[in-house]
Amino acid sequence: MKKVAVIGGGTMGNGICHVFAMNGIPVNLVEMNQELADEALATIDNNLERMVKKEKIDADQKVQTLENIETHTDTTKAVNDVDLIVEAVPENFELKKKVFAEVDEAAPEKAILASNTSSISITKLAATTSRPERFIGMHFFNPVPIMKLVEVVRGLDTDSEVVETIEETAELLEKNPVEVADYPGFVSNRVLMPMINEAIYCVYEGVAEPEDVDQVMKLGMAHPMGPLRLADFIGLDVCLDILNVLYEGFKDSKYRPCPLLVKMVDAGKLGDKSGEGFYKHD
Ligand SMILES: CC(=O)CC(=O)SCCNC(=O)CCNC(=O)[C@H](O)C(C)(C)COP(=O)(O)OP(=O)(O)OC[C@H]1O[C@@H](n2cnc3c(N)ncnc32)[C@H](O)[C@@H]1OP(=O)(O)O
Ligand SMILES: NC(=O)C1=CN([C@@H]2O[C@H](COP(=O)(O)OP(=O)(O)OC[C@H]3O[C@@H](n4cnc5c(N)ncnc54)[C@H](OP(=O)(O)O)[C@@H]3O)[C@@H](O)[C@H]2O)C=CC1
Repeated sequence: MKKVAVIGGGTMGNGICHVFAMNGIPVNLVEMNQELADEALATIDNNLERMVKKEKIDADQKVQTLENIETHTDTTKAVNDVDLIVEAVPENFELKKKVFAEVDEAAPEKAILASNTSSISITKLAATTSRPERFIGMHFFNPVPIMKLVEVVRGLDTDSEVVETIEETAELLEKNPVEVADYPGFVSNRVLMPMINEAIYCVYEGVAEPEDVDQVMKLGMAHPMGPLRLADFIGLDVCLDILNVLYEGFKDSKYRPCPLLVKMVDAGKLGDKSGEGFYKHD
């Protein structure tokens, strides 16, 4: 992998750029405008500084990592000389389809198109491009510099050679790839989101306050974060989008999003990124 492009520099996109650049791979980071691209770069800078302070990397490695990142606002220009494109725009099929139409048109014929989607069908996204055999799910976890998993999602037409390349790339980033088949929510969110949704129902039905729901899961089940703190961390909008994909994909009422989650997203209370969710954030 000589060069990659990451589309979207939000919660996940900036972390994905961070790990590619830190492992010596030049990255083109694409955002909607220069202000958002600069914000993504500032977040990467802060997270690298945190690693310098903890003596995980030295100051030179931080400088080299930042030098490996180029910001762009034009997708066409950013993808025309890369081997891999990782899409990390919001969890919305129509938006991803639009982004991949642009990427497919401009990227080299051999380039691999990967989506960091949490739940949307890889096969369905792949089918919107001219190269479904070179399309794959490369699902990172939040916070990307820390979490060791990459869920590798094989679409119906994905070439085995592409699966192998993505698994090798994940290992190069010091992650552990796990291959899964393409069904709604894959494995990770099919298991995680019903737990988060049920925790929200506990608050909705007055069973317990958010802090107490989280304490139960932290102290009783040794989870590093309680499910409501984790929902804020992931983004309540992202959780709702994923639950809707599960609900519509399986046509099973067990995945119905809690009305409280819908109301909070409607109110713009999205968790860490908006400053308020189940908790207030600085
Ligand atoms: C929705 C999807 O599709 C898929 C998903 O991603 S689901 C979400 C998956 N993620 C999780 O479940 C996260 C669960 N939470 C945790 O593992 C931990 O709470 C946490 C790692 C986030 C923070 O851990 P903590 O012990 O509370 O805090 P803290 O001591 O400050 O941080 C632990 C380490 O993470 C690092 N860290 C914390 N937040 C970070 C961030 N945003 N970026 C980079 N590094 C971060 C810290 O520097 C620290 O590093 P060291 O271990 O090397 O010292
Ligand atoms: N949050 C999480 O914990 C995880 C999320 N994911 C998945 O990763 C993807 C991204 O999620 P997340 O990072 O949380 O989302 P965010 O909303 O934090 O970030 C998405 C970013 O993409 C930008 N964007 C939107 N359209 C375009 C475009 N056409 N070109 C370039 N950039 C664009 C957005 O800009 P603007 O704000 O202007 O729209 C925003 O900055 C989703 O598919 C999500 O399901 C996967 C694992 C974990």
